Amino acid sequence: TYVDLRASLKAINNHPGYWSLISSFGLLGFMFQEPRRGVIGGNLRFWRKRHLDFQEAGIDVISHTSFFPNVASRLIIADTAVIKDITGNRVRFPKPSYDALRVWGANIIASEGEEWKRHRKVSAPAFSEPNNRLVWTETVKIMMDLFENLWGSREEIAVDHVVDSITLPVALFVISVAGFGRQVSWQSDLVPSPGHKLSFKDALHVISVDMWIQIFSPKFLWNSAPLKRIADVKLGYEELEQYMLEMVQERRTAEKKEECYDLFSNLLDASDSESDGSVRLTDRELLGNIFIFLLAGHETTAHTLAFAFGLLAMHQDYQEKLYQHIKSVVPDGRLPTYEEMNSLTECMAVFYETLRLFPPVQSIPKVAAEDTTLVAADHAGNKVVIPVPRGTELQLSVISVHRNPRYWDDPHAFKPERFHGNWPRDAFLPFSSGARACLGRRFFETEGIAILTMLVLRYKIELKDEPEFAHETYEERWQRLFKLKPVITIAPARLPLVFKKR
Ligand code: HEM
Repeated sequence: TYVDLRASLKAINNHPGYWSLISSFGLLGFMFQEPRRGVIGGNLRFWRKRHLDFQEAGIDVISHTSFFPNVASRLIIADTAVIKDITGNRVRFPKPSYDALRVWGANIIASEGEEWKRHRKVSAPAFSEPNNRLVWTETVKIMMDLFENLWGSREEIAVDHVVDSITLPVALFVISVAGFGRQVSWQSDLVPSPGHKLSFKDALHVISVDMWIQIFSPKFLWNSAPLKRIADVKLGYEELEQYMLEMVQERRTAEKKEECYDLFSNLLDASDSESDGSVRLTDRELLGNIFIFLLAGHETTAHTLAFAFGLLAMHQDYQEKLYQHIKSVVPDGRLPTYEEMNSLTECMAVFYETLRLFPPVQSIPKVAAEDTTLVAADHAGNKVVIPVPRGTELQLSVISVHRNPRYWDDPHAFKPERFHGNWPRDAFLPFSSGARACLGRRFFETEGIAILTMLVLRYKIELKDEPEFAHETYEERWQRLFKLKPVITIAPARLPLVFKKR
């Protein structure tokens, strides 16, 4: 082991960094999140240490050597020039295998090379302008349903954890209608359709909450499902698959084709329309992709919304500024329109600052497909050439770039105004960059802006009154509210808020 260790470090020219028994990444990083010096690398290491590891090394590329699950040295990168080199070169730096995400078949996220190109070619047009418009109108409807039918005339609505009570259901309803083409809400879809054990909404819900069990369970555990929680989520998958197959069948055999712009219909049209057979998707691949949109889209969205609400509750001055801005764009209490989205610049600034501080995908893995080098500048400005042997794992540390003081002034503070005017675009990576960047970015932005506009116009977001925390300092409050819990993406552990009618 020692010899392997020396060899792996030597292969990257003994590049400075840290080591631990258990890796910071992959399944073990997920299971052992809190870093312990020399023992556990910890998934949360870069949240805890912010940019410190890189400052100590004097360069924005560091190594991480671990013994489990195998002896390996990987490179962790918080340098935008190096990241641009990597994300701009898909062939030299592909993604590692994401086989665990092939739940229902091959899909855009869990593929590489020619296979990925085919999936991207069919999937990208599904995120069309009419789909964005649909996201907007449906989100506005879902928010009105929340205000009128759930919150009603109540002056105050207090929630213990905004993710469970509001942002996860809303994100799920939006992806359900604009992604799958099925309208669900708090009061609808309460009973299973004929031949089903769960309603579509319940199947979607159980998967959205416990999807990580399927992803991280070994096959034997998943197949035998000895625990109720595993059996429940397994049933959710079976039911959703059944619903989706029925939907494919229904749309294929419908006598009159309706104009639908949800992702599922768009994907179905695109996969049917090619006659030369080159880019068509099989039904399994169609399901695989639509499922992956759910995985990629709902948790990231729900958690970003929750962090944004929490940050606005902590910063009332900014919330007031946002309210005045929204009122100036949508003055007379009417519903905001899709055409107004681009004028709602403060909303976008709030989301960008939220995503900078709390990027749901904290690190993006790549792998070196050949023996190569990376060239970085150290903090003294000297050029450093790092040898990168074929097979080396690379982690683009989004959180470390976002908190790197070389790119952002006062990087740990909430300052949405930094996104007006000139800002360092290469140092903003919540959606990754290059050819493998997020396909759903506009989907999220449309949904997020519609939700924030609707909510802030009608309600003031405040922290829930909890007497035991009355004497907290600003820093203590920040630490409590934004205590993190990695699910598949980063989430707030508990965010108690109150919505007060304006
Ligand atoms: C705040 C919201 C979101 C964030 C922060 C986010 C972030 C990301 C990131 C970092 C990647 C690259 C992952 C990697 O390389 O391993 C990605 C890829 C992707 N995202 Fe998103 N995402 C968001 C919302 C969405 C939504 C709403 C959808 C769909 C409805 C979506 C669909 C996708 C797809 C299909 C890919 C794969 C693209 C490819 O590999 O070609 N995302 N996203």
